[in-house]
Amino acid sequence: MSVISINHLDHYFGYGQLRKQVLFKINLEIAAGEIIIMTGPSGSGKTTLLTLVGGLRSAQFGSLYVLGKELCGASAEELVQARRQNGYIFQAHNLHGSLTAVQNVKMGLELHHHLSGKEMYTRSMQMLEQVGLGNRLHYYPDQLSGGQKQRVAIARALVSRPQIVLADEPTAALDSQSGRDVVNLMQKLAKEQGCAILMVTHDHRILDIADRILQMEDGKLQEKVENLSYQWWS
Ligand SMILES: Nc1ncnc2c1ncn2[C@@H]1O[C@H](COP(=O)(O)OP(=O)(O)OP(=O)(O)O)[C@@H](O)[C@H]1O
Repeated sequence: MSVISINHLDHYFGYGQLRKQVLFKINLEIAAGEIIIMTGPSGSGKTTLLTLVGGLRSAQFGSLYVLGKELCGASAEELVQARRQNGYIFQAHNLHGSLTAVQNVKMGLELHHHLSGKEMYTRSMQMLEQVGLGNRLHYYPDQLSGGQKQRVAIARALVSRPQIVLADEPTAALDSQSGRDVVNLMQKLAKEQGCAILMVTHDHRILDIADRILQMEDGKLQEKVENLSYQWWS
């Protein structure tokens, strides 16, 4: 079953003479539990597509179903609801500097009103243990390394067990070992929790974790098969 279903999606920025089309007839189906990596040159439209899927900007033309809801033409309130159901992992990890690791992860549960404060704390603690930071619960972000901060961000994105995680360059600020650790962890948790991951990256060292690789070029999306054909013929 598709958790994300995109058909003939176009997107434009600007108005009048400055109006510019940045996405052209995007078609994409993502199934539950799939890990999809999107690569492509700077300015080709990757982040734009990610933000549309996340409900972080309004989809304009075509169709964009996320978890069974049409986001094209959705109201502001519907977009807020759509945003709440996803996990987000970005390059700059956006941790709150004045909150400890466990408090940051707990933020990922604040919108889940059925949980008590104690339950939220326990789940956040368990999630940090799962990402190997059980001994850093009460550290502040500036007391953690880049890789550790990114693991806190992963814990925060996954603590609510979302069906979809959107990641934009999650390894960009990390050395190659930390980057590898971070994506291995994302892959493990995604498979355990059955969540789909849509990840934008320029980091070719991590392409192997993907079930499918997509290439964005001038606002057009293509499935990449070169890697496979290379293996067949070499
Ligand atoms: N808010 C905006 N207003 C106007 N144009 C924008 C806006 N955001 C992005 N663009 C333009 O849309 C195009 C696609 O940008 P986008 O950020 O999606 O590319 P990208 O593939 O993610 O690039 P990068 O790899 O550098 O992050 C670019 O030409 C960019 O200049």
